Amino acid sequence: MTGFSLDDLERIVAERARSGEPSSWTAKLFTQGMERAAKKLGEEAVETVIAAVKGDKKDLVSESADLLYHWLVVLAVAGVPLSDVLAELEKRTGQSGIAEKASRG
Ligand SMILES: N=c1c2ncn([C@@H]3O[C@H](COP(=O)(O)OP(=O)(O)OP(=O)(O)O)[C@@H](O)[C@H]3O)c2ncn1[C@@H]1O[C@H](COP(=O)(O)O)[C@@H](O)[C@H]1O
Repeated sequence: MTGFSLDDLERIVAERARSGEPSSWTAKLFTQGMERAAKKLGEEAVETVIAAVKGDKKDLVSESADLLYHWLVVLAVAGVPLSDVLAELEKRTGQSGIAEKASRG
């Protein structure tokens, strides 16, 4: 188990985007805009699918990390906070009754 969370990565992405440092991949993606950031997200999604279908767990972990990072970059470029997505997911657990079932044990 790790204490690192998507909230932490969201914060790092925002800081690096603001830095504008030439060495920062995040800052570079922000400069290039949504089309480029979304294209990278699509590429990482495909690479994740390939790793899953191959049954390669090591690649699946690595590609999933790339995917989540680029997904957070796309959210940040769009100005959508991670908390909005989590709130939507939480709402759905309520809708399907999963949250209630879980609380009943
Ligand atoms: N998690 C990541 C992360 N995952 C992947 N990548 C970068 O995503 C890039 C694209 O991966 P590819 O394999 O497609 O690389 P590529 O073939 O060079 O890319 P292109 O040819 O498509 O341009 C690589 O340069 C990776 O380093 C990431 N870059 C940054 N982070 C996080 O963001 C933080 C800040 O990074 P910088 O913005 O670079 O300082 C880091 O400390 C990490 O926590």
